[in-house]
Amino acid sequence: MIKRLDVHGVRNLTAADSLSLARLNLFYGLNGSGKSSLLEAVHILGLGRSFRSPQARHYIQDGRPSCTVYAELDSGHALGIAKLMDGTHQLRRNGVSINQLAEFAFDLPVQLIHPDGMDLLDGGSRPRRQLLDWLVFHVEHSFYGLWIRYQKALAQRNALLKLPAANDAEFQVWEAEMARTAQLIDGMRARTVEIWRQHLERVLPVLLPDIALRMEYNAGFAADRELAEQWRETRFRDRERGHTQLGPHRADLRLKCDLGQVEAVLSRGQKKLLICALKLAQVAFLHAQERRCVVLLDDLASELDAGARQRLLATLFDLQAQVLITSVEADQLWPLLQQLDSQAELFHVEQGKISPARYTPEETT
Ligand SMILES: Nc1ncnc2c1ncn2[C@@H]1O[C@H](COP(=O)(O)OP(=O)(O)OP(=O)(O)O)[C@@H](O)[C@H]1O
Repeated sequence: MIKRLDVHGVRNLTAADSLSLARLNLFYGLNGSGKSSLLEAVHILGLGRSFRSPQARHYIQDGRPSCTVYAELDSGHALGIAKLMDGTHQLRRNGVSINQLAEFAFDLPVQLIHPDGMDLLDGGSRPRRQLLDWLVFHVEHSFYGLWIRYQKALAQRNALLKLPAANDAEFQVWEAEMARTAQLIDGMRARTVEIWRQHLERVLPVLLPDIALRMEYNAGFAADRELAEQWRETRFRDRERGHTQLGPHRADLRLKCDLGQVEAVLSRGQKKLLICALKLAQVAFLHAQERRCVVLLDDLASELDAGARQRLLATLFDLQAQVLITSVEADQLWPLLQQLDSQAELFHVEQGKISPARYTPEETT
């Protein structure tokens, strides 16, 4: 959990210094005041990247060379990240420079629920794979290193596919390395999905009581055959396409309910609730391992109806997650947060300045 937060130079945020955060926190303010930018800053700290722009120059404040986010955690650790215009970053953990973003991300599991993420079920497999891998990363400590090794070997094989003179022995070297790492990655993902599914069964009725859901994991290759053999057989086809088509980099999750594939049969509102349930189940998974998540809920009031909001927040509170919520006004959410936790904090965001606020029903000051 973040106890204290400092943000400098993220979009329009000019005064977001020494913010003392509670477990439940509401940031309210007019459109364009800087609420999402605050969540973006926490996301940059926890995952090294923004959820709105892939390029740092878009979120670094106009006229500044860099932006920084610093947080003191209740675990006693202090994390700081500086993002530079060329996209590189500098990391400090407890005052010491470190190279690996993974060391950092492990200290601060950040989970995001926001309007643009609501197409997770509809498009290609990448966002579902990212969702799964976020969880695998947090529960399987060797996953990140294996994934980097796999990606390097995959890049080498893809390079060979473009060389007409590349021979069998050259392919074998990289396919063998890919097979070694892929098998381990696949095992970790399959184990994680199994436990995630159990948590999902428990949290799904909180948000979608009428849906019986099945979550299936697709490895991205035929799990019952030697992987190196599958890559040998597909070299010709892969050469034509210019890249490797089989492998854990193509893994996916399939979600089905009684009526069929969820993307085809659920309503837009039901899909939102399902995405929230998938993420809530991940928070529950980490909570069972005595890890607490920071959950960013961007524009929550426009995403879920009052009942669903209430149940989502109550469950997150029970799971001891820290929650940062944005909303254009405080009237709907603040009474609910206070009911859950008398220590909840309210902040007013105004033209890039964030300050603690007091609430009066007629007027929020
Ligand atoms: N690189 C930048 N430098 C300075 N200001 C920026 C930069 N990028 C965006 N902005 C401005 O910062 C503000 C960011 O607003 P943000 O998206 O955080 O608002 P919000 O309070 O979440 O609004 P909404 O309620 O409309 O979602 C906007 O006014 C935007 O024009």
